[in-house]
Amino acid sequence: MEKLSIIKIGGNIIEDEASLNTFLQLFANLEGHKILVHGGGKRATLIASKLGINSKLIDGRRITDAETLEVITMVYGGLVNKNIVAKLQALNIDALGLTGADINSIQSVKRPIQKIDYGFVGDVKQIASSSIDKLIQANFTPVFCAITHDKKGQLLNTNADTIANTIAAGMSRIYDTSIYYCFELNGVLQDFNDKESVIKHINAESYKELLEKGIISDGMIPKIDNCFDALQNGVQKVYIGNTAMLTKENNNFTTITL
Ligand SMILES: Nc1ncnc2c1ncn2[C@@H]1O[C@H](COP(=O)(O)OP(=O)(O)O)[C@@H](O)[C@H]1O
Ligand SMILES: CC(=O)N[C@@H](CCC(=O)OP(=O)(O)O)C(=O)O
Repeated sequence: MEKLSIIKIGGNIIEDEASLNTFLQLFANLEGHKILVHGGGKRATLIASKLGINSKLIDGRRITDAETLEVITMVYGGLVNKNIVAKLQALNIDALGLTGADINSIQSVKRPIQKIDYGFVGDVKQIASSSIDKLIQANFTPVFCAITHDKKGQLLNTNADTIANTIAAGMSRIYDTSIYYCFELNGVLQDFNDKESVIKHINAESYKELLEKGIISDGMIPKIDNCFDALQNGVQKVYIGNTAMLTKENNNFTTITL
């Protein structure tokens, strides 16, 4: 099987021009087939506030009413995605920006209202792995934003970590697939005040302990849940760390296994 790397970058990297440029250079240098998935939650919150729209997130998930959906469509699908694509083109990577509606790549269903009404938030139902593979085989580099669709004409907001893990799970039938979750820290930390205290390896058992001790919290919980989900669905390797983990010399990051 050929190798495929799925790299996800979060809002803090996108917000910092220097970090973004450094990351994109490392991404461009990465050998083999690759897909980029980006978030941009921070920018969406910023632009929404400029438009007088308050942002509300519960457990890291954005409550997406009709107005917020307009903002995230403009910010993720437009501003952030097209800037990244242009920067990659400048690095001679033939990038193609996509939402889940493009080539019907990621179909989702609007999250049913249970205790909370998340509004226009989509839970991924299926990905079009063979269509995505056609792009890869044609030497295009897909760049996905955090937008999906329901195939009935409705765009939906989907967390970017979830997009990365579902694309990876779908593609793992065709490729030996790894996911790299890049964020601003060196990895999952044992002590949040010590940026060097990277936990090198987490499995299902040690994760339980880390949760109980409160060492892992906030956005890191759904991120690691996503990692286990991906591993259970055929993904070979999952890594969490800063962008330097894309270089061969660096081994200071967290590896997640079942
Ligand atoms: N033990 C931990 N190690 C590292 N980060 C942690 C830990 N526990 C909680 N976090 C939080 O998780 C956040 C990463 O999750 P998230 O904000 O969803 O990332 P992203 O920027 O990729 O969207 C970190 O910024 C940090 O505040
Ligand atoms: C449903 C939901 O919460 N969607 C996310 C999508 C963006 C995202 O995931 O961005 P980061 O990776 O930068 O956090 C949001 O709107 O914030």
